Amino acid sequence: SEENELYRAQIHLYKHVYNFVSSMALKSVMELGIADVIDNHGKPMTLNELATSLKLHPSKVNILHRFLRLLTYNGFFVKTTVNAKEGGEGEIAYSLTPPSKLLVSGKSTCLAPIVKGALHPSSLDMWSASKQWFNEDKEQTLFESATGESFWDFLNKQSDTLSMFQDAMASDSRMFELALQENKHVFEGLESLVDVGGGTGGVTKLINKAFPHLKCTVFDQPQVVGNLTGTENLNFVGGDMFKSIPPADAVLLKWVLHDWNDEQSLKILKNSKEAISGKGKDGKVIIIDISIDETSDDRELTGLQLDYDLVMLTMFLGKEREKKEWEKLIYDAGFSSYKIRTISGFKSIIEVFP
Ligand SMILES: Oc1ccc2c(c1)OC[C@]1(O)c3cc4c(cc3O[C@H]21)OCO4
Repeated sequence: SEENELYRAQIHLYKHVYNFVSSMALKSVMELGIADVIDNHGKPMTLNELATSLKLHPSKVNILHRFLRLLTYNGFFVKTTVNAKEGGEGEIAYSLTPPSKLLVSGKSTCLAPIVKGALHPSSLDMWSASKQWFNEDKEQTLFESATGESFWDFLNKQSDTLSMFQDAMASDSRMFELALQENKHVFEGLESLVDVGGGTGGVTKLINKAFPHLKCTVFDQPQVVGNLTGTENLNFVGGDMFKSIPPADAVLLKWVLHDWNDEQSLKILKNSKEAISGKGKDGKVIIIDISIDETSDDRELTGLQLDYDLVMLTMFLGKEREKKEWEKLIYDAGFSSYKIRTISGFKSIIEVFP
């Protein structure tokens, strides 16, 4: 009926207005370290056990309950009943689920740093300038329109924001370990690899561990790699990927090209092609990034990919690309062929051949 359609439309609209509440409630739970507390407890925890462990004031116990109710509804906790006496109803207790296990610190899969970074005020406050951004006659990011400086300049301005960003990147790269196990063949036969935009070397260290004979170079801005020391087969080199990239059999671009528009990405790919030219036909560029599959029926996956597209647009004038956009970029950069396959999570691995 028309009334029912109106009723459902209202729910859809309001749900999207308040999606930020779910994001911020997740951030609060991450900041409180609730996943660690439950993980350390080793079994389901009641509300009072949690509140005691978190040293919350009595007035906060019910507040915690309401947060846990929403996060349970969103799939971050499961409720079970404990201490049920004969005939008594027992107490509600909370356990972790796979998504909240990704918040347990100290584990290789901990993604808490990305929750912290991505929900830092610097990524949120800029949105209040979106109308001005749409109406200005300058091509710049929403971040620049709001703050007057690029996100990179903002990150590089203070060591704590730069390390927050690097920690976030490093936390994702540990999920890469799973992807690496599934895609060893991509790295077999290589003698040298340069990880462009490799930051503090999270990914490169994993590759080096899996392929000890592979000479790995972490290439990033001087202020990122400046004071990092490598090992026998892992060294850090500072430079500008828009000027030149150190030569190697393979260039790795993980979560880099989505930060840049087509013109900048083309430049990085051309410099990458130059860097592998010494290896002739056996050289390759390995791109690890989102490839949007609009035909996918996995709505949560595609929704995340489209969210990321707007994050890249508003903060870097970057973009997430569909397969056909990757193909155009690869051929425009002068490469002859490529192989693309999805890897664990929401990214794809694209091998590009000269
Ligand atoms: O190439 C990437 C990959 C992921 C991310 C990037 C850029 O920036 C946006 C982001 O949401 C983000 C913003 C951040 C941050 C981490 C962080 O992770 C997210 O730390 C401070 O601000």
